Amino acid sequence: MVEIRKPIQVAEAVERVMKHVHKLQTEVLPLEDTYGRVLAEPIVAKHDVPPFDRSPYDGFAIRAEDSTGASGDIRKAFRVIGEIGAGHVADRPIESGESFRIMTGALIPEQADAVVMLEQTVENDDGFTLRKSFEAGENISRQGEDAKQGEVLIEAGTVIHPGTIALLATFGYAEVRVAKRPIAGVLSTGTELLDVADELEPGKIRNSNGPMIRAQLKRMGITYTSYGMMEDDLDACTEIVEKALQETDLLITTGGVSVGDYDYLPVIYERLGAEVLFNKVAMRPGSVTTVAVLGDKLLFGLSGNPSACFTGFELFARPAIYSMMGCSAPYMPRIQAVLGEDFKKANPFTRFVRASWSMTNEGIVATPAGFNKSSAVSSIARGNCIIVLPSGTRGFEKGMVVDVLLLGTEQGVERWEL
Ligand SMILES: Nc1nc2c(c(=O)[nH]1)N[C@H]1C(S)=C(S)[C@@H](COP(=O)(O)OP(=O)(O)OC[C@H]3O[C@@H](n4cnc5c(N)ncnc54)[C@H](O)[C@@H]3O)O[C@H]1N2
Ligand code: MOO
Repeated sequence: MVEIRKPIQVAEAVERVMKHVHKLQTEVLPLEDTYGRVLAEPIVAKHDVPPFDRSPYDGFAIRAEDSTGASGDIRKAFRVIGEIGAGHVADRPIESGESFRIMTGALIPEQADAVVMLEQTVENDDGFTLRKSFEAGENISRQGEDAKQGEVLIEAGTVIHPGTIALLATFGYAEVRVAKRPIAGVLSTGTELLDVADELEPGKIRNSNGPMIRAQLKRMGITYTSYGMMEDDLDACTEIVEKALQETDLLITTGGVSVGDYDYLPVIYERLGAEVLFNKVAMRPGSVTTVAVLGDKLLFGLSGNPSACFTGFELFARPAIYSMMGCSAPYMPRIQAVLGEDFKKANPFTRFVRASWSMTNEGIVATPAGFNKSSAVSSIARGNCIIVLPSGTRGFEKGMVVDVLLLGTEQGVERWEL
């Protein structure tokens, strides 16, 4: 008798996985190696930014009061007593009627309290004249206007992107404490599988899930060990899964999780004494996604069907991996968009449709990326997002507002309500 599996809701499945996430240790890395890592310490402003009052323009530093009364034909004259390039310091304060020629980014000289842009001056032999008056503080980038010393600017648990690197560099974080990255094991199961370079043979297909999952990991900056492809051989598969569990922090397998005679993953989990968290989720594609836990290691048994495999990774493995690294916003960002075409097929399960979003006059429009079966590979290639269609008995019409999960960004959200 085939086992009848009881589906659980996606949110419940995600919660079960996240409850079993084992946080990794931290390490200190040179700044340049931290892109894509998760901060294990907050970024605290070690000093004000800018660290000194500076000029936002190329022009002249003046005392604002010396310009009082300038207007139209009433001009005020200034004598230029020197030049301050960025990185240089004026050799003396300015006095009444004086100015320094100053460059963008240069320290404002003592006694000066305004900057006049070059374009606002009429230059003459020993200086320039002004046709308008300036307020004290005008055109000055104030010390600390961007960040104040002691402020917590970015919390621990944030994924480091190029902007974060700029901020860390600003404060002299030559070394940064970040979470260690997990090593993921990747194994594709199925006697039908051929290598990418192989010629097709009757009944066989090329392994697309292996390379896809490895790329999904790479996109997250995660290193992996590939255990290649395995035929559906229970003993050999059990052995390789056991070995992989010793060598890696989590294991992602593809295929062999359904109820067919050669779907061995459930048997392997049982043999190894792994606790199955769920083996049926109320979602399409990917209803057969199975996740088990053994000790502190998660085993993601993703479906062999490519669209199901892809979706299973993004919904379950992605947040778990980010969370292992202490990331506080591990879930794919969710936005709302307008459905770009009718989607007539209703489903008792939540449906995750590979789609492509674009900006139009109607706002953000998300359009299904074509052939929509769980076995589809063409639509995963075309999609840049996933439309979430709630379960129900009705189809969906073009123009309806739908939830969309964004792919391909290290940005995330703290929680999902799916
Ligand atoms: N009697 C039932 N049959 C099936 C059920 C069910 O509930 N009862 N569920 C169906 C659903 S839904 C899915 S999804 C699939 C899932 O099957 P598995 O995850 O066990 O995967 P396989 O059977 O190994 O393969 C499914 C499909 O995908 C192809 N495949 C496998 N590996 C790869 C790979 N690395 N690269 C590309 N394609 C791959 C494989 O050849 C099959 O065509 O089960 C349904 N059946
Ligand atoms: O599990 Mo299957 O991917 O629902 O279609």
